[in-house]
Amino acid sequence: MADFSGSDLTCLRGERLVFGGLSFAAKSGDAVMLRGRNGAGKSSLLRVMAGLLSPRSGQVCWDGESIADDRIAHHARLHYLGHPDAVKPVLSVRDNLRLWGQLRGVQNIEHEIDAALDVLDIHHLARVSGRYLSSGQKRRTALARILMGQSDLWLLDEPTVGLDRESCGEVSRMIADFRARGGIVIYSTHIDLEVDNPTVLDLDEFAIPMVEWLLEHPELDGTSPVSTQEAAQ
Ligand SMILES: Nc1ncnc2c1ncn2[C@@H]1O[C@H](COP(=O)(O)OP(=O)(O)OP(=O)(O)O)[C@@H](O)[C@H]1O
Repeated sequence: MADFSGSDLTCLRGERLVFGGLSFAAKSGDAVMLRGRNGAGKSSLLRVMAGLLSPRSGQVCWDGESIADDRIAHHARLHYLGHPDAVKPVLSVRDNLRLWGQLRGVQNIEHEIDAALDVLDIHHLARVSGRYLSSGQKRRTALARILMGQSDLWLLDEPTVGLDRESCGEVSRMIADFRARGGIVIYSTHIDLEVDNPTVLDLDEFAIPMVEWLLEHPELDGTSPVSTQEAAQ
């Protein structure tokens, strides 16, 4: 049984404190839904969870070990789906999936591609170049990527953006299947995505006014990149 957790996380983006004192815990088969207003820090938290962004304080652990101790192992166990679909315009859908699969060292790659194309119902697009795809078709191609190869953790940033209702249903089924196999799914969404019994993490609860945060962390005052003017607001 895998265990993914974060404790007392503080995140700064540029010169802004986004959230502080945030903790979470999930184990195999769990789903965590991130919600919060625009700019609350959902994407930032997913990047921290993926090890793509370092928290200002606190740590993220997999099975009790900090992910910062072995980022390569962490990246190998997860799929991160960000806002941009990262579909290469000059490659066909199949070639895009092949490239992703090769980068991850996926075995039986053609079989895995066919299975992913089936689940996302985009077999008919296999030979179409990325540049000719609609935004929903690009999103489905990006989603097909997370089905390829083994993974234990999906970090999905608004996975249903641009998708029609039917495709949203596919995403719900993908999540349910992955959880049934013991995967952990953490996702942000602004729509009602059908996911069975997720834990809700509301980022709005962790926004701390900058002045309060600096008062609680005097050791960081003066070393913080925050401008005096912004801290005073
Ligand atoms: N690359 C960056 N550099 C500096 N600040 C950033 C960067 N990316 C995001 N931010 C800031 O971090 C804060 C949180 O942004 P984030 O994208 O994590 O929020 P979000 O909850 O995902 O928003 P949304 O619901 O609009 O997608 C915002 O104030 C944003 O302006």
